[in-house]
Order: sequence, then C-alpha cells, then structure tokens
Amino acid sequence: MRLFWHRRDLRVADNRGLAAAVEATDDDRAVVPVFVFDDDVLAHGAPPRIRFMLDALAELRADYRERGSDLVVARGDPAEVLPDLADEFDADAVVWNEDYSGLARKRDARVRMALDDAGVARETRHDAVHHEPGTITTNQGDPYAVFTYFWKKWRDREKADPFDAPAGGDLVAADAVAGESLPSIADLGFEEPAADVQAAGTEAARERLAAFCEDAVYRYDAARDYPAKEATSRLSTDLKWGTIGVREVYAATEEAMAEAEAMDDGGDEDDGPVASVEEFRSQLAWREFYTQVLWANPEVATENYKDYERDIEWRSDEAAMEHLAAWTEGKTGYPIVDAGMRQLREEAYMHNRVRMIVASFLTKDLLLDWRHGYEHFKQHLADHDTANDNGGWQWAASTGTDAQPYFRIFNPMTQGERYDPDAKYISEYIPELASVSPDNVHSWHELSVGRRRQLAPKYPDPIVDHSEMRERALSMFKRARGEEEEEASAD
Ligand SMILES: Cc1cc2nc3c(=O)[nH]c(=O)nc-3n(C[C@H](O)[C@H](O)[C@H](O)COP(=O)(O)OP(=O)(O)OC[C@H]3O[C@@H](n4cnc5c(N)ncnc54)[C@H](O)[C@@H]3O)c2cc1C
Repeated sequence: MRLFWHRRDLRVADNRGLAAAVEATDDDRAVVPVFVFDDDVLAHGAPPRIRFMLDALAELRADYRERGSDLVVARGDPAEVLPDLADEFDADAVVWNEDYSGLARKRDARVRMALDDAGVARETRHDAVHHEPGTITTNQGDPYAVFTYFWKKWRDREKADPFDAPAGGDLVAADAVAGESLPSIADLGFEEPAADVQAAGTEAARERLAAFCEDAVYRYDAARDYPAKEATSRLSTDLKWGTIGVREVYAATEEAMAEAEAMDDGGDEDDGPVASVEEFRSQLAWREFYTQVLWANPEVATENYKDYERDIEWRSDEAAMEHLAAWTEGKTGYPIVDAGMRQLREEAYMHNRVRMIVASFLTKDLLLDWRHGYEHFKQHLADHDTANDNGGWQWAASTGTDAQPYFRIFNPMTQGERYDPDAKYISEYIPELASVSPDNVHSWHELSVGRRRQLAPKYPDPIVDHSEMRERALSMFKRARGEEEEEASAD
C-alpha cells in the first residue's frame, strides 16, 4: 500500500504525485488518499481560504467516492499522523507533491525525518508548477530576479501533458476506510467568511477555464486591465489550491493558440488573439516566477527583497492608522481604490489592475508599509498565496524583484478614468456613486465639498491629497536611498 498525501493539490486529475503513486505499484486498490488538517498551517488561515479549502475537499472526497474509494481525513501534526496512518494501512511509502514556501518546506523536512525513523519510504513530485524552482536560472545558475528573462526561458521550455486521474481499481476500497466526516469551518476555529467565495472543486475550475477559453482568452491582451470587462480567467484560487492542474490549464492554451493562429490569419496585431493567448501564458509564468523568488529567498515573506541604504520611513502614527482603517473599509474617497477594497470584502477577490492601484495607494499615497496591505489581503483573499501576494505587494511598494521603480506613482484618479472610463466597476461596488456621472466620479478629488455633498452625501471626501502625498513619497524613497537628508515628517 502507498499513502498519497494531498496538500495544495485538491484534485484527482492531472495530479503528478497521485499518478506516480498509482504507477509505482501493480497491486490493485493500493493507493490511500489522505488529507491532514495541520494546526500549524491552520494558524495562518483566514475564513475565505478555509471556506474554499473545505468546499474543495468535499468535492475531492466526492470524486474519490465516485471511484469506489474515499479520502482519509485526519487532524494533527503530519509528522505524527502520517507514520501512524502508514502503520494502520500497512503502507510502505508516502507520496506527495512539493510545496515551495518556507513554512511548507520546514514541515516537509520534519515529515521526512519522521517517516525515515518509522522505516516508511517517501517520494515527492513537482506538480504545482511546470518548471520547478531552481531549473530556470541565469547562465551563472542563479535564480532570475527579472521576469522578462525568466519568461523567455519558461515559454520556450517543453511542457508535460496532463496526467490521467487514477482508475477506481487503483485506489483503496471505500469500505477499508473509516470515512470520517470533514470538519466544519467552526470545528477548525474559523467563522464563515462575510464574502461570497467562488465555487470550489475541479468541476467548477474546469467550467471557469472553459468559459474563459470560449472567447475572453482571444481578447485578453486588450481587455485584461479593465475590471468591468471581467476579461480574466478567475482561476487564481483554483491554481492556489490545485483544484485544477497547471498542465490541464496549459493544454487549454495550446488549443486556444491553434484557434488564435487561425483567427489571426497572418495578421500582426499587437493585442490580437495570438498575442492574447501568449499574454495569458505569461501571467501563468509570473506565478512561477514569484514561486521561485520565494523559494530562493524565503525571508521575503516578511522582509523587503530590495535593500535600501536606510530604513524606509513608513508612517505609523495614529493618523496613519486611521488612514489604514479607511483603506481597508473602502472609504478613502478615491473611488477606484474604494471599489477594489469593497470587491475584496464582497468576493474575497480583486481584479489585478485594481490590486495594483490599491497597493500603490497604500504604499505611495498613504505611505504605509506594504506589510499592512499584505496582511489585509491575506485575511480577505481566497486566492492568497504567499509567493504571489508578496510579489504583488513588493512590486507595488518598489521593494521587490523587478519592482515598479520608486518614482513611478500611480495617480488613482487617472487610473480610474483610464481603466474604468464609464465608472461601471466603481458603481457596482460603490452604490453611493451609482447615480453620479463618470466625469464627476473621476474628478471627485477636484469637486468642492458642497458639490460632493450634493452628488453623493454618503461617499467620503478624499482622505489625502494625491499631489502632496506623491511628493512626500518621493522624498521618503530618496531618503531611504540616501539621496536626501532626513527631515521631520509633517503630518
Ligand atoms: C498587490 C497584489 C497582490 C496579489 N496577490 C495575489 C495572491 O495572493 N494570489 C494570486 O494568485 N495572485 C495575486 N496577485 C496577482 C493577480 O492579481 C491575480 O493572480 C489575478 O488578479 C487573479 O485573477 P485571474 O485568475 O482572473 O487572473 P488571470 O489574469 O486570468 O491570470 C491567470 C493566472 O495567472 C496567475 N497570475 C496572474 N497575474 C499574476 C501576477 N501578477 N503574479 C502572479 N501570478 C499571476 C494567477 O495564477 C492567475 O490565476 C496579486 C497582485 C497584486 C498587485
């Protein structure tokens, strides 16, 4: 018998480790699928992610049951639970897919030692990415710090085909498993999320992928930055939890690329169908880029990637904390920022362009440390992923790999006007502004207080002046770079 330990790969199809566990034995019904609720991991959880994970586990269990098998669920330290389960099922090996964050790697090292002590073999596979960290490197063998070079190699490297799901006869029979019920969210110590978290499981993920590939993938390059167009795949939570395999997603892009080439018909549109499918693939590569950044530098989870000569003097006084609260509540008086922050609360998701805008606003208009924003996203995003979230935040804060230069500061009004010209996205999430014309929405900061009261009495005035804060941000970064003398910050 062999145990297969599910972690961030909550699916049976296109699961490299599960396929390997099945392939390694000729015996019938020899693979026992297992999931362990680990309190050390749960300590980092938040309601939207736990909700999605539990729903995905229910779907995974249903998939196994359809195959005449079942998912074994346990709670505790995997370094104790897995040797015990191996003993119970008389398993001679445990197989799992690698996870690349610092926390996961420490846990896995302990599990390996415990299994070694128990005389149980273990095997791992790389499954969550096409090209595992450490395999796409500079000519000197170092991990890439600049995405473009990483992407060129990632794009040109051959990709594996999806792996088949195991047949029922390969899996332990349902009646050999205790079939304990899954815990409730309350059993795990979490409240139900206030947000409406998207449906979990492989079927739901496949539906999202199929819907995206029907049409949006061919327009992705031109439309992806416009939040009201809903032109992106919404697969981030599925990719985070592994309810769909990366090879399956890539295979869909191969079909789309063949279609796109036929559509482009020799044309050379910069943002046409071929460029669009390619652009979508490059987003998949960003995910793997950040995975390898975190793998090579686990400390970036809490520290700046980029060294500045001096500490960045982020604001931290009482006024700054009030601004932080207004940002989290979507009450900054900057409509595109507030719409994003409210989308996050309602859907446990935020559009990528808007994530960039709200992150820039927190760090460069409010001069607040990116770690505040990261923590808030961690609590509220269903797709929160240490590598991507950290990468996104440090990009916006100009502290990361291949980050936005410190002097590039988004103007939140111009961003709103450019990417939500009809204020459709804004009015969806800010009902107070629904009857205000797009012109007035996009010039909210310039209207008189009287005019603002007249148009939308319940929507706040801007909490800061963008032009003034932009200058302060530039000075703050120049001081951190050692280019300007320290000066008393004037709040
Ligand atoms: C401040 C900030 C925080 C972020 N936090 C997260 C996070 O916690 N988890 C997360 O998955 N993404 C994060 N992103 C990246 C990006 O915003 C989301 O992946 C994307 O919005 C998800 O929507 P989608 O699935 O429709 O994306 P699509 O545009 O359809 O992209 C397809 C997939 O590519 C990956 N991807 C896309 N953009 C990026 C990117 N910039 N970096 C890394 N991977 C990317 C995701 O897996 C995504 O599902 C963050 C970005 C910023 C600026």
